[in-house]
Amino acid sequence: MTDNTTQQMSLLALGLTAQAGRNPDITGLSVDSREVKDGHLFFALPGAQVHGGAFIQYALRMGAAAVLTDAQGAEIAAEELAASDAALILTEDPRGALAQTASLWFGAHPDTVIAVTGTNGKTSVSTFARQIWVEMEQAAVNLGTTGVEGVWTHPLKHTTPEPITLHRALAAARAEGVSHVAMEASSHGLDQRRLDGVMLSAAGFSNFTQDHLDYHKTFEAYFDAKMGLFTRLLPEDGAAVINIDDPKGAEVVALCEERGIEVITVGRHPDARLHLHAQRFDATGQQILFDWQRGRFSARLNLIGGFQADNVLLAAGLCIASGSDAEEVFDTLPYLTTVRGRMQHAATRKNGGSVFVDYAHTPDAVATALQAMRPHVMGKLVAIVGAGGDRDAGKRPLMGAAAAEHADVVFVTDDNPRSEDPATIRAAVMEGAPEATEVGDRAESILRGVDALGPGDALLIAGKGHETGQTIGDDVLPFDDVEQASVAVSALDGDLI
Ligand SMILES: CC(=O)N[C@H]1[C@@H](OP(=O)(O)OP(=O)(O)OC[C@H]2O[C@@H](n3ccc(=O)[nH]c3=O)[C@H](O)[C@@H]2O)O[C@H](CO)[C@@H](O)[C@@H]1O[C@H](C)C(=O)N[C@@H](C)C(=O)N[C@H](CCC(=O)O)C(=O)O
Ligand SMILES: Nc1ncnc2c1ncn2[C@@H]1O[C@H](COP(=O)(O)OP(=O)(O)OP(=O)(O)O)[C@@H](O)[C@H]1O
Ligand SMILES: N[C@H](CCC[C@H](N)C(=O)O)C(=O)O
Ligand SMILES: [Mg+2]
Repeated sequence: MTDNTTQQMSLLALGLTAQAGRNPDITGLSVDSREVKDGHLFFALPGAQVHGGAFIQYALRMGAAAVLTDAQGAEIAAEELAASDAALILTEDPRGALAQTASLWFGAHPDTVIAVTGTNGKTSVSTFARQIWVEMEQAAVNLGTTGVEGVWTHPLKHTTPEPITLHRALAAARAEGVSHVAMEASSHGLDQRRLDGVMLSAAGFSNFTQDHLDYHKTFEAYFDAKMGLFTRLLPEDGAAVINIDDPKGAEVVALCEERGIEVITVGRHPDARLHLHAQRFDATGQQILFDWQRGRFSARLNLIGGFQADNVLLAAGLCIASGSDAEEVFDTLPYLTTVRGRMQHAATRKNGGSVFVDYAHTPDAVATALQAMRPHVMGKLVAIVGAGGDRDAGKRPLMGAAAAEHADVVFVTDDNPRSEDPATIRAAVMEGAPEATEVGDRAESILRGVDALGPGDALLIAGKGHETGQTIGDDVLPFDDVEQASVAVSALDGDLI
């Protein structure tokens, strides 16, 4: 699908050669047969559920002028293809071809694009990179879970959009004058070649822990998908910025060095080139000391959570790796602001008890977020945790266990049960947190969590972050943790502080 209905391109201009059929001009690109229009090139992709070859017959009926698929897709639709004069383009890697074709169809993207991968921290790192650039007066956006944000905004359904949406958004960003983009590379996106065709200046690695095993099946396959960013997408003249505090960091460095890619290591590890030397916490943020090229620097971060300093330095490293001046980058750090739904202060009770909302939805993130709150909290730490339906089921008891280990009081509640039975999901989380209180209704659990706060206590509402809905079955009911925290405080204390 394209926005510009008058655009036409030959197969040749799109870098494609037809094995059979005529040689038409293409009027648009589609991956879904239901969206095909007259003259479109339909990509029949091997899917997780079904092969897109099964939909070639419908795409042809909708007027597709060309079909790109693999041998299996062509076999499924052999009869329909033989009876049609549509061009047939065969390739072993239709998803890669889709990405390359979408990049040619939509044209140039902003000059500087960086991408970050890792289980946790992608949205945070890409948002900080965008904030750094904007402070340096560059026209910048970040692109990922929270949509396109920055000097130009645009909603997105996926963390790494499929190539047609991605290249359309990148080309539109360029047309709006955007010069710098920081994007998230999700493991699904990498595995499905969604970002192939994007010319990266630099790529970052935050960390590697459990998530998405429902899709990737094994840790090895999950890691390999992520490594595609460094082994396939990042050009040899690009630079990699790698957190070497993560146990997998050294492996990522080795993969980059094998290709002769310049590496900037980041972390608390003494060997890190951008080295976090010390951190001191207070009620509203932290002071950090760090080293770069034999110089020592200090900065005040108005951000809660020790791990945010790791994310900030990774973002700073990516800006430096893609051409910004290091000292100018460091000067922006005191101006960075909380990323929506990440350790976001949501409300304070009259007695001083405070409420934070965080997007922790993996075992490691739950542990990290709760540990990060400790130095800022004098009293007890209360956690509300739940796990999503139709997602990695193995992480559920581990998320419960992380909450039980790092909080003093735990409530287990619902977080987007989707097609699954919410009680079954909660039971799995409770396996890891047998002492926790189970309160299925999320609003009620927030009310109970806020009610449990005394002076000096804090509540972490984990899992939904910036989300504004609770997905139950196919319905998305409006739900916002930040809003519910305020509602609970005003219900209990009479008015808001
Ligand atoms: C599991 C997954 O990633 N699925 C993606 C995949 O779909 P699929 O392989 O399951 O598709 P399928 O249902 O088997 O169908 C095969 C093909 O037939 C086509 N089709 C299907 C039906 C029809 O009538 N006509 C038709 O042409 C489909 O468009 C598809 O191309 O390929 C599609 C086309 O590229 C994607 O849109 C789709 O993303 C779905 C919507 C999705 O929800 N993905 C999520 C899990 C995701 O990608 N999340 C990541 C991670 C977020 C994080 O880090 O936490 C993200 O980047 O957002
Ligand atoms: N560097 C980090 N190390 C460990 N945990 C982190 C780190 N950064 C963020 N987190 C935790 O992970 C949560 C999600 O952070 P963020 O949204 O930046 O990650 P993401 O990788 O974009 O997630 P998604 O896979 O949903 O796109 C945060 O709310 C926090 O709890
Ligand atoms: N992008 C993540 C978000 C999870 C957030 C949590 N609220 C859930 O629904 O599990 C995923 O789709 O796995
Ligand atoms: Mg994200």
